Amino acid sequence: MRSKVTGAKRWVVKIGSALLTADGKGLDRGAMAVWVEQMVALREAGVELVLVSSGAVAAGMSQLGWTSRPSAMNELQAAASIGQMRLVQAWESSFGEHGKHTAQILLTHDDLSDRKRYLNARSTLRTLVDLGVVPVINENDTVVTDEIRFGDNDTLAALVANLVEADLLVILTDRDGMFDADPRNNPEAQLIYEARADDPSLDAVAGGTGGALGRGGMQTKLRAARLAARSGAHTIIIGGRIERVLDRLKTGERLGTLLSPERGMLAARKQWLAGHLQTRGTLVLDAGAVQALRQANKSLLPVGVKTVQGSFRRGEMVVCVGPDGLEVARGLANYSALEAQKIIGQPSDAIESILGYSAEPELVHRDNLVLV
Ligand SMILES: Nc1ncnc2c1ncn2[C@@H]1O[C@H](COP(=O)(O)OP(=O)(O)O)[C@@H](O)[C@H]1O
Ligand SMILES: N[C@@H](CCC(=O)OP(=O)(O)O)C(=O)O
Repeated sequence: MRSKVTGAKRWVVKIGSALLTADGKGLDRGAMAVWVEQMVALREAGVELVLVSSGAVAAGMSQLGWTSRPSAMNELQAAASIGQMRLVQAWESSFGEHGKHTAQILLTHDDLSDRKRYLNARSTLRTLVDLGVVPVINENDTVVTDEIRFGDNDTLAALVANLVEADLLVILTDRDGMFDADPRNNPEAQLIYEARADDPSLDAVAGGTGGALGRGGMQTKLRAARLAARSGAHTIIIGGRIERVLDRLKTGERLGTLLSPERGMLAARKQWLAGHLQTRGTLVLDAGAVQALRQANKSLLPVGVKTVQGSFRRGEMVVCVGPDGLEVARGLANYSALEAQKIIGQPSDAIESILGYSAEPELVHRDNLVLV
């Protein structure tokens, strides 16, 4: 029984091109319907779900009658923009059969490396999930340039898992999981059921590249598992054609390859927040806010802040100190220093009339806050 999988509340499911397009013969709507049925069941079981779907280039190629993946960037981008339409239409109509809706999100590298855009993407995704809609994410293939491409959606899916703080990343592919050698040339290869994502012996195993349609192969899936592990997520690499694959994962069946993070989610997030960002300012809290953060694990609201020091932008790291000047926590600010100056001491429902808009009711959301 895999308790980390059965207990996971937030899943990112990634479906690769080879699977989605039945090895190049256009979108496999029958297979999509079967996954959708299972994803709907997961949602009904209380799982929050984000879908990362490849297949735009492959769907566009089949529409254009192209049989081999073009290498010219402009042709790839043209194929992607044709295929993306069909891809999201197919997902929307399939979820629609169950009375569920989808939302298209196309991301580029810039969206995830710029902290302000990162927070915006995250807040939109959260809202969509709360609304019961399934976000369908792909790379924004038509605008990216070579230097800034994710290129493979395994990496994109891992960054999305970081973004939404998923507990589980499920990478559906055309093999049953990760084997101890590339099964295309090694019929004797054995499936690896469990490993630690950071196990260096996996590098040699995942050496081969992707198939004719996909780009990544196992190497990018392993890298994705390591990236996802940074925010404490587990990764499953598993065959998308295995019967009732998602249902069976949810019931704890030992299928596919489970790659575990070295640390739990909270420890991983703490390390990420503590280690990677420079602090840009200080918020001086009143005693009530200190207590709310320390004892009740609450978000920091503007009303509990006495003064703002420094110059920070939305998304940058600030230190929170108590009335005694001692550090209580640090976290990512939802408002810039200038905006924060105007809203401190005020109730959150006044933010909109003071600033003319309201991004979030919290000055620092508890998910982006680490107690010191
Ligand atoms: N150790 C390995 N175990 C399993 N598959 C491997 C391994 N090394 C390379 N591969 C290849 O990786 C392919 C899956 O990657 P890819 O074609 O990028 O699929 P997707 O479109 O699902 O991302 C498999 O078909 C397989 O041939
Ligand atoms: N964004 C591209 C996906 C890139 C890709 O090939 O990914 P994958 O099949 O997951 O290795 C598309 O939609 O065609």
